[in-house]
Amino acid sequence: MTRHFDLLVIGGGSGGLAHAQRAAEYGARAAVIENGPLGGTCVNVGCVPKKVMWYAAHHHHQVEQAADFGFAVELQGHDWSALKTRRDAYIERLNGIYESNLGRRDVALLRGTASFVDDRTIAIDGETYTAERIVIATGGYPSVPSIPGAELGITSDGFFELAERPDRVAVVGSGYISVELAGVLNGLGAETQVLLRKDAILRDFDPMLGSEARAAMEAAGVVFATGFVPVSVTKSAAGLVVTAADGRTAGPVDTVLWAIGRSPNVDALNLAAAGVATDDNGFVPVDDFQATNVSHIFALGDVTGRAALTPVAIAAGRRLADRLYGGMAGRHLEYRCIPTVVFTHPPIGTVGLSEEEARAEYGEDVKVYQSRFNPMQYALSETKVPTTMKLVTAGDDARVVGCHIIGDGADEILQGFAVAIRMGATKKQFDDTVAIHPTSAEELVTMR
Ligand SMILES: Cc1cc2nc3c(=O)[nH]c(=O)nc-3n(C[C@H](O)[C@H](O)[C@H](O)COP(=O)(O)OP(=O)(O)OC[C@H]3O[C@@H](n4cnc5c(N)ncnc54)[C@H](O)[C@@H]3O)c2cc1C
Ligand SMILES: NC(=O)c1ccc[n+]([C@@H]2O[C@H](COP(=O)([O-])OP(=O)(O)OC[C@H]3O[C@@H](n4cnc5c(N)ncnc54)[C@H](O)[C@@H]3O)[C@@H](O)[C@H]2O)c1
Repeated sequence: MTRHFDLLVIGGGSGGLAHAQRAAEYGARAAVIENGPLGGTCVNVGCVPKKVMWYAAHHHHQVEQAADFGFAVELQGHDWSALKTRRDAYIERLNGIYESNLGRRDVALLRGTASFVDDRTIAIDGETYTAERIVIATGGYPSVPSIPGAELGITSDGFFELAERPDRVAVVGSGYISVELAGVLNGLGAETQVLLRKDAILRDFDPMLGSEARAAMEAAGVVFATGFVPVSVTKSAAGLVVTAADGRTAGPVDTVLWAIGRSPNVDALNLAAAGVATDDNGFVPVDDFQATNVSHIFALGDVTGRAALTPVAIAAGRRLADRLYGGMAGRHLEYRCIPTVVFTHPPIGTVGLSEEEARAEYGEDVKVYQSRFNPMQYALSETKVPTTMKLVTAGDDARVVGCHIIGDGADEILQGFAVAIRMGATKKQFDDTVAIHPTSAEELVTMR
């Protein structure tokens, strides 16, 4: 027998759960289809376990500094496997909370892999389900290069399965995942090298961030190889060796970690049966209202290929439900001014336009304020980890259009400034705000 719903959501990750729950709150009879643990990438192999590992590395750095403040602390190693056990238990608790949240809102949970039979029918393990509307929120998976020996490496998914810390690691890639996981591995004592195809990390951001992050990581012991295009991985008794197109080699190492981007989870969906179009990389393109080319089929989150961040998937999902079931015509997610943090050591917080983007949009009418200083946290220490802050303003009224920070606390500082910048705050309004002293954040309202 075919069961019918108002709404079928494929994918029980950040975006799918948010959409289904909000739709159910408006009275829609909704079901979520999930073939893995609830919570998707973020909860199981993304933001959450990553942030736990980031905290672990952060604690190491803090302990190293403790002697400067009079503590007689001797670091006696780190138990990676104990940390993993506690982290996994935390995630299991979250999985349970996500399931009970669905139950509380009467959202049905259908376990299994969904594939389209036609544009209104979904099959899961031989059972069929129909719905008025279908939402694709299937996220993505880590890409692996098509080179000999690539299977000898792991991805971020494999990183979270590691039962012990590898001693020597080569991380391939220059984006968020590469620098975050390299920072964690280095912070927890692994010999860590990062292999970059080009010459800089975090190239999607204002270049100040990448160069400062690299300097901080190098000072902490991470080694970078630039212009390194991997063409093979080989294994010997000594370990794994990555060979580059120009013949250079990296290794031997215990672990090669691919962090070269993510691909959309569409293969099992049989999108052709529903007539849903994809782009050349398999992502499902949507308009400003999350609509695909099929009028009653929508897509959101990582599978759409835009701003692959958890709060973006959640915001898109909730707004879509507000519009379709909550009577809020026109409501949709604006992708402008999305704040984001890269959890390096120290972290990066960034929102708005880079200096280059601002100049392309506003021409000569752009002013840049930058400050680099050693935060008071390091006043008593020999090791200093500088903070750099950059404000980009544009127009006659010097509106702040970009804010880029790298330094301790940047991850927590940015959110409030993102509100101000989204509201169109000007440099004068920043300057008119009384500083909080002594903090690093006060620099943002005192820059000249
Ligand atoms: C290592 C790492 C760290 C990250 N850190 C951060 C961070 O700090 N902050 C941040 O904002 N973002 C972070 N992200 C990105 C964030 O995790 C994603 O943007 C977010 O999870 C996307 O949500 P989604 O709902 O689009 O997809 P997902 O969360 O991936 O959910 C999709 C779900 O669909 C299921 N599924 C797929 N196909 C099918 C099918 N055919 N049938 C049934 N179920 C299916 C999958 O099992 C999955 O559970 C990180 C990602 C990674 C990999
Ligand atoms: N803190 C956060 O919010 C956070 C953390 C992790 C991931 N994410 C999200 O997940 C997405 C995916 O992360 P990611 O780091 O995998 O992707 P990414 O797109 O950020 O970076 C991938 C990098 O790999 C490089 N690359 C691509 N192919 C390569 C190859 N064959 N050899 C060597 N290098 C290659 C690219 O030049 C790019 O710099 C991010 O874009 C981000 O949206 C967010």
